[in-house]
Amino acid sequence: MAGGAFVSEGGSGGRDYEGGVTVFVVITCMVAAMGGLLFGYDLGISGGVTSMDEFLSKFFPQLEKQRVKAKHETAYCKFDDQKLQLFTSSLYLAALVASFVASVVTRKYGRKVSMFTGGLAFLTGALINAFAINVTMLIIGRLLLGVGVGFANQSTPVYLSEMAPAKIRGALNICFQVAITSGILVANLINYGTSNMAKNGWRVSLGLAAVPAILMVIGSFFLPDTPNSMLERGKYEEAKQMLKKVRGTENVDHEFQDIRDACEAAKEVEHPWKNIRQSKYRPALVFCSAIPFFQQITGINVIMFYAPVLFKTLGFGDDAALMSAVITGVVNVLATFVSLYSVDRFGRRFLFLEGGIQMFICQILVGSFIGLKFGTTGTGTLTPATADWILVFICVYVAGFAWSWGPLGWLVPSEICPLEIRPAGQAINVSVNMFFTFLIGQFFLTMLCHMKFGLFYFFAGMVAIMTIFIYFLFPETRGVPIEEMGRVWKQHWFWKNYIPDDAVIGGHDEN
Ligand SMILES: OC[C@H]1O[C@](O)(CO)[C@@H](O)[C@@H]1O
Repeated sequence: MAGGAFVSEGGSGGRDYEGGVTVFVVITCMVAAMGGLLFGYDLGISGGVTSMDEFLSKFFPQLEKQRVKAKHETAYCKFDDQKLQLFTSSLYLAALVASFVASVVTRKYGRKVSMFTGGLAFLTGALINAFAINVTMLIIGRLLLGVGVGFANQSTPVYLSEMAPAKIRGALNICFQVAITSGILVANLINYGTSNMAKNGWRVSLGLAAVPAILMVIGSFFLPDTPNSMLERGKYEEAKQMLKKVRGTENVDHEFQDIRDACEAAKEVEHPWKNIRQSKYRPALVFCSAIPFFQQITGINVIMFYAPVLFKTLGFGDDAALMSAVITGVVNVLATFVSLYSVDRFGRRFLFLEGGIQMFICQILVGSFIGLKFGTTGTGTLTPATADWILVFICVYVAGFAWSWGPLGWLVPSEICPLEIRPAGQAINVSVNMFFTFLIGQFFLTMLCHMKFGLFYFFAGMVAIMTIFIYFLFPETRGVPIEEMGRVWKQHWFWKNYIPDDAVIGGHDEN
């Protein structure tokens, strides 16, 4: 048992298993992270595409008139169009539904089958989008991409968590978010390049999603399944061999026994959806629902989806708007690396709280700058200096998100759910995330049109609430083996009321 690798508000229990980061772990996780790359590409690509004139006049000609009118009236409403927003948001609605199907597939057939299915859906969606001739094709393509996202987001974080040794689980899991942010940045760069093409730039932008999709389909053939997943399906010997291989040591008996104990417990009660309603899983249920909700209501996707449109709304030229999106994309990736370094050093709570405060301040500043320049009427122009400051604050805001809620939004839910509720917990996390991503995608431009600069104050208020929520209710989970989370809740001032004594498992040699 290693006290140092354990929770700060804890004290007793826990085990430091043998085995470290093997080449095997690194390679398998890189392939698995392809799911994140694809998700990121889809998140990042729609923003630039929806600001391209050729795309807009082909599919949304009515917007042209609106934009001309907006030149003389309010800037806030330039892009307010339900169908245009549906192009962005529909993907997340499909992802929401698909994540429920994916949770069953992930449990019954293993993590890699889910990744393969996701890759295939991505591939089809990308091709339909690239050859779209009407809005219906665009939306069908986006829906298929959404199915891909649902499957990949369901299986990839679980896969990463199960492959990682407990002591670096945080860092490895964040590879998923690194992959997402890299995907967004690649998309921003591609948009910047294709916007200068004489024709069909948007087709290239949308079609290039096929490249990582192909890599994912091929990669998932070669991925091994996780020991946890093999045990879950009764393959004991294979699971043990796999654990030895993954950990790079023969001495895996203790860890194997703990995973096995958890697996036996999981088998007794077969229904993860029923299980998660039990009182002992109340904290997991609450966090698996609240964390993705809060992650989205930070307003991050306002920037990820609509940065080019937002910058154009503020009066930036075409190139400047797309370049600004590239800049926020770079900050997003770099700051995610910061969390890779710090999540297992400073812990999750510190990052959540620091990131929250940083985002709050920036949102107030951005709202105030826009308010001062555009007022409630939405008329006025930004001086270049003000525009630069807004960009700086948006970048600092993105950095705050990228080393806190971004990666932790996937990490924490995946590490607080023991095996018997994991598929349900993960599905709730993904679907709540997707639902609110959908809402932001569908309503941001309309909200901006009505709430004007006050919208940024609204997001600031939400960030304040979530930061207080974490302060009071979230215990540190750094270094806690997934199977032993019961112990952490049992020691928490609030959650202990929900946890019966027999729900604390792990450290079986002490029994
Ligand atoms: O990096 C920003 C991206 O990260 C996510 O929150 C996923 O964790 C996305 O919704 C967002 O677009």
